[in-house]
Amino acid sequence: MSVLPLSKAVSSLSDRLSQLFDHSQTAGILQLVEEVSLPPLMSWLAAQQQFPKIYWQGRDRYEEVAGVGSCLDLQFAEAVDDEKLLQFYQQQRSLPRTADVRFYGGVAFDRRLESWPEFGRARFLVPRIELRRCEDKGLLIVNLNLSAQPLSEQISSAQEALAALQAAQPLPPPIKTDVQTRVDIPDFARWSELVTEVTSPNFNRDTPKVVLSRQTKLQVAQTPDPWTVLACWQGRNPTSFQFGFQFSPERSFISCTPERLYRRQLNELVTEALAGTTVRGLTEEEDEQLAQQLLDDHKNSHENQFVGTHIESELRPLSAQVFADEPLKIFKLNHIQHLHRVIKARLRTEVSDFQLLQALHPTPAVGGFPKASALQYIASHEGYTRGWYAGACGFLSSQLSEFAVAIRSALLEPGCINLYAGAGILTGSDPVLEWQELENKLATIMSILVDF
Ligand SMILES: C=C(O[C@@H]1C=C(C(=O)O)C=C[C@H]1O)C(=O)O
Ligand SMILES: [Mg+2]
Repeated sequence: MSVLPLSKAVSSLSDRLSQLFDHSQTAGILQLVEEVSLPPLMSWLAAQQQFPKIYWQGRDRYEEVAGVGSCLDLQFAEAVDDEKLLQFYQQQRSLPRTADVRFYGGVAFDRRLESWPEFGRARFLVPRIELRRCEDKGLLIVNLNLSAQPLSEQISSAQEALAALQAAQPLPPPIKTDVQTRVDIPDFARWSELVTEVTSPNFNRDTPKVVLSRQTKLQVAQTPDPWTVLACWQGRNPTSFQFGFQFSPERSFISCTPERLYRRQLNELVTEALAGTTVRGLTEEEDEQLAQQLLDDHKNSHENQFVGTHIESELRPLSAQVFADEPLKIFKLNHIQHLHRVIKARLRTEVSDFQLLQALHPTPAVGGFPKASALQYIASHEGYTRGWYAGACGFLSSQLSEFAVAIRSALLEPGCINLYAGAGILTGSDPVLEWQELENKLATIMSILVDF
């Protein structure tokens, strides 16, 4: 079969929809797929005028997805307890659908707290239209939600969405933003107080690690296009995950994060401890030296160990086997490098993604240890709403699910760019050095946005 260009595949799918009168499936998600030769997905997404828009590229780069519109959109704006989330999850899981139907979305860092407008505490959607690149294969996918409306109505909505698609346009070169003011919450004085408190023996005894973070609010004359920014970020850190959610034209959340929460293929799980940080060297020799110092450093190894030990203990009751004997390695990014240890597990057959999210997120890489007291401290001391920063974002499907930890991320709003960075605070943390670590974590996105 020859592979169609996108415009031809769109007409072919539209024809197939017109012929789809009596389908045997009457509930759940019906998916129509055409193999297609894809345009660059970020350029295509930037040109679309339908919302929501979503983008996902896995760290291993064997798949990339852009989606517009939705045929199912589950929002949890108000308080949502895990019982409700579980109910929703089981309801969706029992709907008839093929293995390839995916729910894209995320959960906030702390879903007991108020989150951002539109994003809410958790939100998952099935896009109306998806373009997916799996290795070298391109797919155009249309999803119909037969549980929401009769088939005929879903067909017309899908045809409208197909007709409204725009051709991909080359992305403009990145525009440096004119930053009018910068505000950090907490500021350095408050940060120092918090680091001092968290490292004091009295506090430290019960809560040995808290990941404190900062919101950097940049007031800008014009908010840049999120997809242009994300495409640039992707160029600087191609071995990270890249994803974005734009539920309405006003607000978008983009991330270029190195950190995997987990990838599950049937019952095989891969996760990791990514924590402990230093900068990159200017020469290969200096870079290696810095990496070796990071591996040998007590505070940084300890920082990573909290994460690994916690993940292992959470996984043990859910798994037939946990493999946690991989060596500690270095994960290199454009401006910084991290300590990294891969952890694998063979899950017990009945374990669901919901249980995995509940058990693994937030790990001590972004929350702290023990989880409950660290989260409590963060909620009452940081002074701003984390929302989806350090949340879990990705997709769920029956055979394959993947979530990244939404760090190295930005929330773009009218006239304002919010950047986020955190650092693990434990015995041996110094307020000045940890503040510098926050700056190092922002260096790449800052260099994209701002002229120095
Ligand atoms: C919390 C963040 O990063 C986390 C903290 C790290 C550290 O303190 O060394 C390293 C990687 C992440 O686990 C962030 O980038 O915002
Ligand atoms: Mg650190």
